[in-house]
Amino acid sequence: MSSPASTGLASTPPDGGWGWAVLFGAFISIGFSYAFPKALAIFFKEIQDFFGTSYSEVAWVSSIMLAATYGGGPISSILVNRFGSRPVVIFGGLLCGIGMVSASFCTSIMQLYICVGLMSGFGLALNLQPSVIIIGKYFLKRRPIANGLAMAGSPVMLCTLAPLNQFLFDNFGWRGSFLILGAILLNCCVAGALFRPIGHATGPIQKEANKEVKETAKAVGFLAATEEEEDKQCCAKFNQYLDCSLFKHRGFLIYLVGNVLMFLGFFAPIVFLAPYAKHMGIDEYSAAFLLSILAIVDMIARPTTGLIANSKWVRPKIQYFFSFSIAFNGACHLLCPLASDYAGLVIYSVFFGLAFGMVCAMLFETLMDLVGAVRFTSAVGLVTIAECCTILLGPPVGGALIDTFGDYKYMFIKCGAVMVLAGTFLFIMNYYNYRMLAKEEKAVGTKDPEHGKPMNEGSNNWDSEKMQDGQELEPLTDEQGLKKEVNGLTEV
Ligand SMILES: CC(C)C(=O)C(=O)O
Repeated sequence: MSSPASTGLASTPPDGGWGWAVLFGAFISIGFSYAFPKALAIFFKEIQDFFGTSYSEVAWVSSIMLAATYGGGPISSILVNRFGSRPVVIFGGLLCGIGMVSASFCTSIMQLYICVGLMSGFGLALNLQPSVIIIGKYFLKRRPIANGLAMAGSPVMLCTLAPLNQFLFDNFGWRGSFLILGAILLNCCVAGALFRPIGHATGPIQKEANKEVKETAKAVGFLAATEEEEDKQCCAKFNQYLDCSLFKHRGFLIYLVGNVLMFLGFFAPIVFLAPYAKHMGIDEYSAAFLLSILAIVDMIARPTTGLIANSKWVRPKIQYFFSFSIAFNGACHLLCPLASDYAGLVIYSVFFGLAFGMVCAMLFETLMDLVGAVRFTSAVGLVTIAECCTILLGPPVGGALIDTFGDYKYMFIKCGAVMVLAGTFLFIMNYYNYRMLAKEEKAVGTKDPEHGKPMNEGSNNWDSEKMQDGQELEPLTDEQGLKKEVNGLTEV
């Protein structure tokens, strides 16, 4: 993205003001998006008895919901690029509410797959991505801490929804609970209403500005001078809504491969923690309490990690911090089989909660760091649909290992090995990326006039809005800015 000074089309993120209201809305919206599918498991036993199905058939409700939430990423990105975050989140909240209210009248498990899994799941997709995207529009200098605070909505909402769902279940059964939860999900519309548009105008202002930029660019020869050549760029029209040129972006590809691999071992330990404790002879309440310990530590870890990532010592090399947190997760899982009693599992849950929270806090911040806030809108959609595959595969593969060997340790070892591998891959590849970025920045000449080093090592969006020790980058020269803007128009 070109620096604001070059075109005047973008506004510099306020890093506060109304941004705190937006952050609160994102906290709520992201919290529902991640916690709601997890908290639904409380109803599965009664639903299984009511419809006379197997547990795995009921568990597909959550899997379909998760797939719709992640698989809906690209559509969510396209809608945000076209309409902005606010209307998309409001529509997503409506869809979630209608889905759950409809589910309270379902007479078959298939109807639950449609209402809860597809409708509400897709509604959560229209909540999750836009909420993360708008954080990058309102925050830059404080973006890591903002992302950490917004992502803390997930454990907070999980700690709230789990007992609430149990209360609703005990007093209203699953049908009444779904009706009430449908109404509660309408709060996503309220959260979305806080997302006041900022930055690139998408209305007539932007179109007029784009036209001026194109006319000027044509005059100086950047764009195709003939109508036919312009027509060839018709495919670029698609890129206006989903920037597929990201698949040529080095940092994006490193992030994509590392995260897709990571998610193969990310969720299974959470899914099987309580069953593993019961398998060790621990009572069900003590087993469930392990998840509460994990969620409480996670709740503290996310904003704390955001704060650390925001520091001038960590932010320029945040990709290393993210890589370490993934490998740290893996080390915890590899050591879990050494826990021979409840105290050992409590210690594992504390460290797992810390490592899990660190990864979640930086999950989207590191992607923004690599591609910049403008391209992040498309990047997040492309990444989530790719992650969907391994997210869905992780727990069943873990379950298959448990069934095959009759021992949980192989599941923990698989997850630990995969995450250590993912963390190591990201560390090595980000080292390479940082070095390449430094060379490219020297070649382009964006040296920090005071320190004589590349303005912003460690980021692929060196030309745009990154801050270096609080210093905003020098605006691009007019020619560079114009070329970037033109490229931005044709690319995006
Ligand atoms: C993948 C992460 C962000 C998650 O599931 C959570 O926040 O609970």
